[in-house]
Amino acid sequence: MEKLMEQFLEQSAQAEENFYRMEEQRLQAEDRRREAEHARELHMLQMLGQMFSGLSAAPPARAPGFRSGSPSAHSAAEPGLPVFERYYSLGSTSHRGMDGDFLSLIKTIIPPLTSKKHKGQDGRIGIIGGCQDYTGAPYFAAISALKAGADLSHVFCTKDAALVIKSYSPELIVHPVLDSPNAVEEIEKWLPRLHSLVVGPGLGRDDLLLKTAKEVIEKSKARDVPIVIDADGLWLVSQQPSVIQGYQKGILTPNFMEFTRLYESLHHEPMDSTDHHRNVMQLSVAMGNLTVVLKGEQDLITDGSKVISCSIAGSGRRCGGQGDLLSGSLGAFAHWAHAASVAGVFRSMNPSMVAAFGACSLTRQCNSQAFQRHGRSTTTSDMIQEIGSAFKKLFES
Ligand SMILES: NC(=O)C1=CN([C@@H]2O[C@H](COP(=O)(O)OP(=O)(O)OC[C@H]3O[C@@H](n4cnc5c(N)ncnc54)[C@H](OP(=O)(O)O)[C@@H]3O)[C@@H](O)[C@H]2O)[C@@H](O)CC1
Ligand SMILES: Nc1ncnc2c1ncn2[C@@H]1O[C@H](COP(=O)(O)OP(=O)(O)OP(=O)(O)O)[C@@H](O)[C@H]1O
Repeated sequence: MEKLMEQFLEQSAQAEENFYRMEEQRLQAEDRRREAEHARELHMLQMLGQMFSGLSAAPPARAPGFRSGSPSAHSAAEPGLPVFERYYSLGSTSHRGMDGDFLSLIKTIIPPLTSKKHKGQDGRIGIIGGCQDYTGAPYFAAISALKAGADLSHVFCTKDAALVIKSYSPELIVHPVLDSPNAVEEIEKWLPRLHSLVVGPGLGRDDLLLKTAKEVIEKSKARDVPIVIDADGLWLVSQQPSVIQGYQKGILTPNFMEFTRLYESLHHEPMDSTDHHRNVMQLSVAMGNLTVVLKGEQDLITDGSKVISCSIAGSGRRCGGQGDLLSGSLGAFAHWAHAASVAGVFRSMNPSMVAAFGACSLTRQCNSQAFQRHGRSTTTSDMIQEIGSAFKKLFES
C-alpha cells in the first residue's frame, strides 16, 4: 500500500512538473507571437509617420529630434528611415537645448496604449533586492516601474523583508526567496517571463545574497534581457567587474560615491574628479562599453563612444530613494527601448542610452513637481505620486 502511495505521489509530481513545463512553453510562444505583433505595429506606425511627413510642405518635415543624419549615420541606417545624429564625443560639453531632441526620440519607444494587448506585454520587470535593513528601496524601484507603465513588477527579496514590502503595496508581486537555500533556482523559474531585471536596490552586502545576485545576473545574461545594476549591485560589480563586463544590455547607475568605487576598482588608481565626462567614458570603456549613468547635478550617460547629459531641472532636495525611482523606471524604459530598436524604430542610438535618458528625465521631472508641492518635506513617495503627470508632460504632450 505504502509503495503504491509512493508511486502515485511520484507520478502526480511528474504530471505536475510536465504541466508547468508545457504551460511555460505555451506562455513563451504566446509572448513571442505578441511581441512580433507589437513590433509590426510599431513599424507600421513608423511608416505612417514617414508617409505623413512626406505629404507636408517641402522640405520634408521630420519629427522633432530627428535630423537628416550625417553620412556616417546614414550608412548605418536604412535609406529613408529617420536617423538620430551622434551629438557628443569624448570631452565635448552638453547643451541644454538637446534635451528636447532626446525627449522626442523617447516618445517613439513608448508602447502605445491599445486594446489589442494583454497584461504583461508592456513589461514584466524583476527587482533583485530587499533585506531586513532595506525594504523601501526595492519597493520604490518596483512601484516606479509600474507607475511608469510596466504591467507587472516582481520583487525577489529575503523572507523577513517580504511581508513588509507586500504591506506597502498590493500592486507588487513579492517572492520571499532571496535567502532561501535554493534561491537561484527559485528566481530562475521566473526569468523566462521577465523583460528586464534591476539588481541592487536594498540588496545589502551580505556575501550569500551577493552570490545569489551574481548567479542570477549570469542566468539573465544568457537570456539576453536588459539588466540595470544599482546600489549594492554596484558594490558587487566593483568587487567582480566580470559579472557584467561587456554585456551590451547592461546598464550601471552609480551615484558619485558608487562611481568612484567602480572607477578605482577598474583602473587601480585614485580618480581625478576634475573631468567627469572623461571619467565616465573611461569607466564605460573599461567595462566593455556598457551604458553608464553617472547621477548628479547633471546626469551623464555614456556607452563609451559619446556622452549625453540630462540636465532637466529637478530641485535641491536630495532625499534617499530617488535613485531607486530612477533604476526601477529604467527597467521599464530599457525593455521598451530594446523592443523599439529591434522593430527598427530608431537605428543610430544605443537603446540603453535612450532608455537611460528617459529614466533620468522622468526622475528629475518628478523631483521638480514634487518639490513644487512639498518643498523641503519632499520625499521619494511624493515623487512617485508625480510619475503619472511627469510622464505625460515629458513624453505624451
Ligand atoms: N528607504 C530605503 O530603504 C532606502 C535604501 N537605500 C539602500 O541603502 C543601501 C545603501 O545605499 P547607500 O547609497 O546609502 O550606500 P553607499 O553607496 O555606501 O553610500 C553611503 C554614503 O555614501 C556617500 N554618498 C552617497 N551619495 C553620494 C554622492 N552623490 N556624493 C558623495 N558622497 C555620497 C554618503 O556618505 P556621507 O555623506 O555620509 O559621508 C553616504 O552616506 C542600498 O541597498 C540602497 O538601495 C537607498 O536606496 C535609500 C533608500
Ligand atoms: N546635485 C543634484 N542636482 C540635481 N539632481 C540631482 C543631483 N544629485 C542627484 N540628482 C538626481 O537624483 C537622482 C538620484 O540620484 P542620487 O545621486 O540621489 O542617487 P542615489 O544616491 O543612488 O539614490 P538612492 O538614495 O536611491 O540610493 C538622479 O536622477 C539625479 O539626477
